[in-house]
Amino acid sequence: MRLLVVGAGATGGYFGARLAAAGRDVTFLLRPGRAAQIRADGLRIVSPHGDLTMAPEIVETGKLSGHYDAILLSVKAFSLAPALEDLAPAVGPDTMIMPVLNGMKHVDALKRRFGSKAIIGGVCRIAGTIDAQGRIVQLSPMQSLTYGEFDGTASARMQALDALMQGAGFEARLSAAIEREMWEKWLFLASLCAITCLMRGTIGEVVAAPGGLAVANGLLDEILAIIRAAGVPPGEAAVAGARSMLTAEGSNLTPSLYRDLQNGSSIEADQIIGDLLVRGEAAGVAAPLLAAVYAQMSIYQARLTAA
Ligand SMILES: NC(=O)C1=CN([C@@H]2O[C@H](COP(=O)(O)OP(=O)(O)OC[C@H]3O[C@@H](n4cnc5c(N)ncnc54)[C@H](OP(=O)(O)O)[C@@H]3O)[C@@H](O)[C@H]2O)C=CC1
Ligand SMILES: CC(C)(CO)C(=O)C(=O)O
Repeated sequence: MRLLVVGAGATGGYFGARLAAAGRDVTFLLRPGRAAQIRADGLRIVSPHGDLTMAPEIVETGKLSGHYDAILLSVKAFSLAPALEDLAPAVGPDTMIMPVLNGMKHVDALKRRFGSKAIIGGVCRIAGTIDAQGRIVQLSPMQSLTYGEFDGTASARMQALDALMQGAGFEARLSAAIEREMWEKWLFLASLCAITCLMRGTIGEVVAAPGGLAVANGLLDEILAIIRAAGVPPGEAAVAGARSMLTAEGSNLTPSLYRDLQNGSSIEADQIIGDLLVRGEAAGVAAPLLAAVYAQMSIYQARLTAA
């Protein structure tokens, strides 16, 4: 199976490198700047599971030829529209596209562009970042990819993808309920982003602050109400797990969006927070705390764009 990984950042670079190192047929689609950096220095991973430097197969945007069996799409939401055009030449009638972006908005964009059949569901769990030298730094041991057909079937193509993913040094799992799992991840992730970004602190710092626990629970409850009304309702275990992690004393947990905000980088505010408000409003669910978070993030993003 030929896999094209679009983007060699914290997620795509990490999982793509592990797959390539395990002998899978992996090519990275990269823009010229990142391609030049990786050709010069290698694709470098710094990880609690062992560091890795490798020279991957690279094709630059605009130079793709031929179709791939599977595409792992790992760009940030604000880079999605041009990335879809860049990867389009790789999409044939039997190509499956697995996005690992957070949220759900990209699924609609992908289905509109390539048709529903081409898109499969994906959930990625890792805490990673790119450092000043262009290395991918894995910040905690967590590393998993979950994937599946939106209709839950264990199709032949999904079994082939599962065979490619298994045994490459990270947790890989074929899910019969990927859509629900994507909404469950969004519940957790959006709550984590909202809590840490509004309060400018880790979960442990928020919980220790006066009134912090109430804000954490309040944001989770608002997002849960939106998802129950407008999405695929999460299972009770997922809700309980999210609440326990989002209110854990002493936890140093933060999401990638919080790290982006701290670094002065663009943030996926529209995809991770704004899109929930849109869906909530359409379903008649009020979310005043979440609306305040989105307004605050929008001011940050507007200043960044203007600078
Ligand atoms: N980081 C994390 O810990 C986690 C992130 N996620 C989610 O995964 C998604 C990806 O995030 P992450 O990996 O962190 O993002 P990064 O910013 O680390 O990586 C994205 C990469 O995509 C590349 N890119 C952008 N446009 C194109 C294009 N048209 N063609 C080829 N490459 C392109 C960028 O390269 P360049 O700009 O250099 O050209 C960049 O290296 C996000 O939705 C995020 O929320 C999910 C779980 C954990
Ligand atoms: C919450 C986490 C770490 C799980 O992968 C994540 O998705 C992110 O930081 O963007």
